[in-house]
Amino acid sequence: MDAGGGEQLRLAAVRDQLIREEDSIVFALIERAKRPRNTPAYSAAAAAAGSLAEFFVREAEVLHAKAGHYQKPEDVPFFSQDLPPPVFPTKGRPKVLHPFASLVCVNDAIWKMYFNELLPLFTADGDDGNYAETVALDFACLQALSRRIHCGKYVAEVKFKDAPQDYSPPIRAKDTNALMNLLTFTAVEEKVKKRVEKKARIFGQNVTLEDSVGKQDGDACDSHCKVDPKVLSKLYDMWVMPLTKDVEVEYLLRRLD
Ligand SMILES: O=C(O)C(=O)C[C@]1(C(=O)O)C=C[C@@H](O)C=C1
Repeated sequence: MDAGGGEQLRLAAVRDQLIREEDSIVFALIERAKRPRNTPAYSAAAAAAGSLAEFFVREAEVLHAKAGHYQKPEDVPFFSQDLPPPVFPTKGRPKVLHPFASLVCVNDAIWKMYFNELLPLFTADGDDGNYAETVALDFACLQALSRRIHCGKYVAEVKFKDAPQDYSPPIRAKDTNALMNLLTFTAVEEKVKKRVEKKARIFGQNVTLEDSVGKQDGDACDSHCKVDPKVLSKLYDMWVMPLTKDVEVEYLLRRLD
């Protein structure tokens, strides 16, 4: 995360980064929604290497790793085993997180959530045969979701630094419920849900020269949006924020090691 580049991390800066990540997630879902479900891309029966989706993500991550990706704590590969080192020099970054941060990973849960729960909510039934394009779009969605959720490591670090006296006792007691309560801000979560819904409504409009873009708001235009805005608030409510909080708890539990 760029807010980690030298200056001290602040909660407002980390939250700004989370807000920016929302744009990437909304746009990635809008792009994926161009294609129907295309279930053959997810069938493991077709090849020994598993599904096309899995094959694509594995191979894409190898290329990304060679190009220098996955050096930052929020950039976590889905298939981390045997990834090659960067081919080109990468710039060192100040380490603002506890070294354990690199081991915090909820990508298995993101993978299952994305393919089993989310895809059916925002893609139309159907098969147009564009499987390669489809899995490339899935990869973009998975990466955007994973990056946002793993930014929870920074949120946790800032919260700990701001109030070590509050966080240290439940960390020592390994009290995950108490940690979860401490780091939860219901009012912030409500705002996040409303904002992502609004972004989906605005970013997902059809822009023409004839209509009055931006004037339509609310449920009236939702059926014309490229992704149902309600899917975005549900995604955040049921999965993105809970998984971010899991990352925060997992990070905090080792913060004093
Ligand atoms: O902003 C925070 O304080 C966070 O921990 C992030 C986040 C989120 O995922 O958006 C998660 C938990 C809080 O209840 C509010 C928001």
